[in-house]
Amino acid sequence: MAQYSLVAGSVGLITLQNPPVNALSAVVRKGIVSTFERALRDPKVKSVVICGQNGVFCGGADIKEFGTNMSGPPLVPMIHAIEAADKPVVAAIEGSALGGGLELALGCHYRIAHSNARLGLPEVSLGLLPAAGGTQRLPRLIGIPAALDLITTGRHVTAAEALQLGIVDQVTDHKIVDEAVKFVLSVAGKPLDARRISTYPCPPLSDLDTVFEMVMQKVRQRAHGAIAPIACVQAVQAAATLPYAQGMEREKELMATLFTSGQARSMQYCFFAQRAVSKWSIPSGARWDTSMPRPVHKAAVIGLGTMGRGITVALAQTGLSVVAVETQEKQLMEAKQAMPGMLERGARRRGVSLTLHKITYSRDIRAVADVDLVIEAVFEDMALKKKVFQQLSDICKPGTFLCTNTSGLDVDHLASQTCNPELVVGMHFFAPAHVMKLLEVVYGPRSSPQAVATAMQLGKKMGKVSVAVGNCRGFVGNRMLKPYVEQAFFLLEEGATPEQVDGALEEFGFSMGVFKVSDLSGLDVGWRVRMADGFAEPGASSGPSARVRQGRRYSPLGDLLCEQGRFGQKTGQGWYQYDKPGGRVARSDPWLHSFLAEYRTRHGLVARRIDNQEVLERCLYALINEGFRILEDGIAAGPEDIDLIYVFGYGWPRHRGGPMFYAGMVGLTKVLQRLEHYHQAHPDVPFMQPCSLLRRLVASGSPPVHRWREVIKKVHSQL
Ligand SMILES: CCC[C@H](O)CC(=O)SCCNC(=O)CCNC(=O)[C@H](O)C(C)(C)COP(=O)([O-])OP(=O)([O-])OC[C@H]1O[C@@H](n2cnc3c(N)ncnc32)[C@H](O)[C@@H]1OP(=O)([O-])[O-]
Repeated sequence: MAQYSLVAGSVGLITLQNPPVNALSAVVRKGIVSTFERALRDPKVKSVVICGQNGVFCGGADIKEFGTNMSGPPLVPMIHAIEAADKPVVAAIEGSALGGGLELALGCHYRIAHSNARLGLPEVSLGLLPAAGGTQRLPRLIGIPAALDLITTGRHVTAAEALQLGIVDQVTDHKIVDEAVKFVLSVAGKPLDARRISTYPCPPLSDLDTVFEMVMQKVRQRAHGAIAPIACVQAVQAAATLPYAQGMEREKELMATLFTSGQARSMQYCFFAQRAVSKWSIPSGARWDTSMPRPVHKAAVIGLGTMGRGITVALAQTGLSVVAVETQEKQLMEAKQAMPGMLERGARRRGVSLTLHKITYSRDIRAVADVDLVIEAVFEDMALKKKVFQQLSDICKPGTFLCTNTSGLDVDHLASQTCNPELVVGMHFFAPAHVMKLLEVVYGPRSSPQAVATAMQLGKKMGKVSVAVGNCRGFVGNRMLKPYVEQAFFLLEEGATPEQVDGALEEFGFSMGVFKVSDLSGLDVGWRVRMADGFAEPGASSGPSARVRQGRRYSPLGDLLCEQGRFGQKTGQGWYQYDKPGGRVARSDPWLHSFLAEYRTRHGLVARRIDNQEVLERCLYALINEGFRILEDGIAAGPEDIDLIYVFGYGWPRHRGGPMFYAGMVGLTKVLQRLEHYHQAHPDVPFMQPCSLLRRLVASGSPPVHRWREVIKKVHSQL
């Protein structure tokens, strides 16, 4: 709703009230319309201030209403009525003014912001565009290039930047409503014609067509198939080329195509999933709202390789004191040199000024004796990690949480090396750890609720999307990757090329296909894992049994490349070739194509034409099938957890909602049928055998993804 009061004798104060972010629900819109009409009617009222309760102006349209039959007064005419009013209206902005919230403020004649405010039009990240006049008013106010930047990226700006851009008229550190009232009294009686943004011409720009062509090209490249950023450019182009009323028509038309699209549904699902996973619960019954995290003032990182450095930076950026330990002198020196630059770039990326960081370096593990939490990030070797955990258990003060950054080793086994296994959890970061948003918090059967809560809270402090997952080989993300990569290898054996497989995945929306990712992260990483699992063995990659391991189909292609020293970008050759070791631009490699041809001949395989649909189905459905197994095993609490892990850690396109949501969009019956088809064709590939949970969901009528937990609960209760 919206509350109305008369202040300072002549100012109508409208306060938006819809906790927690004063979203513009039907009731709020109704409240604004009626209170505004009241203010206009009242002869005592000479001016109006609009603000939000509880320190937040407005988080925009109510996203929860999007899937429903929208009722109540629409936003656009409401904002027009505010702009057309003959009494001055000031938006008093504190906290957030986002989406429809900022559009409402742009309809006001003046905007004053508290210095804590963040403003933006983030609709693009919900698969939409700012359709309450945002695409038409913002370019008129701040110019086309700046508006294009804000609208196509959805980034939030600080009050200071908003002032610089001209979005707000004044920034204050004082009480926002008092300042707004003072301000509106000072402008009472001044003509308002020059304050109505919709009447402004768009600031002219020379060579408009070239500007839009270039922007469109850039946006398309970044969008990876998402349609909202393209529509945002088209809407701003309308502002630049059409009169306001026609521009508004175009904005409405474009919004209509986005609003009902599967992409918008997927992205809005991601928005709510992100909030849902922070409300974690684990099989022991521990939950986010009953488990108290312990404060962490000082942390330590053991091992300053690529991961350790990123984790140290991520921790230091939160303002914590960090002890960074590396026993190898050379590695320590390199880390010391690299860290300031990483911190500086991090500050620039986050739009904050570089503050003094409290990192101390040591070669001696005993330097961690007084920290509250340690993150071990040494080489991925169980024997080495065990030794580190034994040492930490002896050295650290009582109660120190011991975390491992392993990407898949047994967290419980590491916990058993310590005197207090309840203090041990996994904190699985993704490279580069100070940039990537995902954190898997891995609980073992003995991890205490407090240890999980502390790791989850620390993740949040670091700006991560933290997902609590159970302990199994590869946890959630890497476990699902295995069948996906396996299918990609099989497709090469059957006639596909890395270019084709990657092309199909990139067209689907991944920023990089599976083979390019493999080249980037190093082929030797997977090779080492396969050796540890007893799949890859030296010399076993040739001969008649090369394509069968442990009774199942196996492709030694990755092992063969590693045996040749082709580790990917770092060696200049992998699935692609690069102009030099460390090169970034993947080029098709004729050597690899003849290697594949020879390999097929050697193993009596006849290359066939494989279409992109098969590439997608085999890679993605194998991965999704493993996702169902993970749910069945209780390793992830719900489909949202898996989806966010893939969106934030593995480049799954957000506009496809994550693998489990995508399965629901495709139709669970279809996914099941295709898995059955491929499993019949390849009975020696267990990953293709449809998971019983998937069958159960189909038998229950394929409920929507938000109702899967009910079926999963039933499955677990019957175990
Ligand atoms: C014609 C239409 C035109 C228009 O252009 C379209 C739009 O405006 S599109 C909209 C454009 N606007 C946006 O895209 C802004 C989206 N919102 C945000 O970015 C952040 O929520 C915000 C920065 C505001 C606060 O961050 P924070 O302090 O970390 O808090 P938090 O994030 O944890 O949220 C707390 C609770 O509020 C809930 N909720 C939040 N917003 C909305 C909403 N608009 N609606 C409904 N609910 C919303 C959220 O689900 C959560 O619920 P719960 O049940 O407690 O889990």
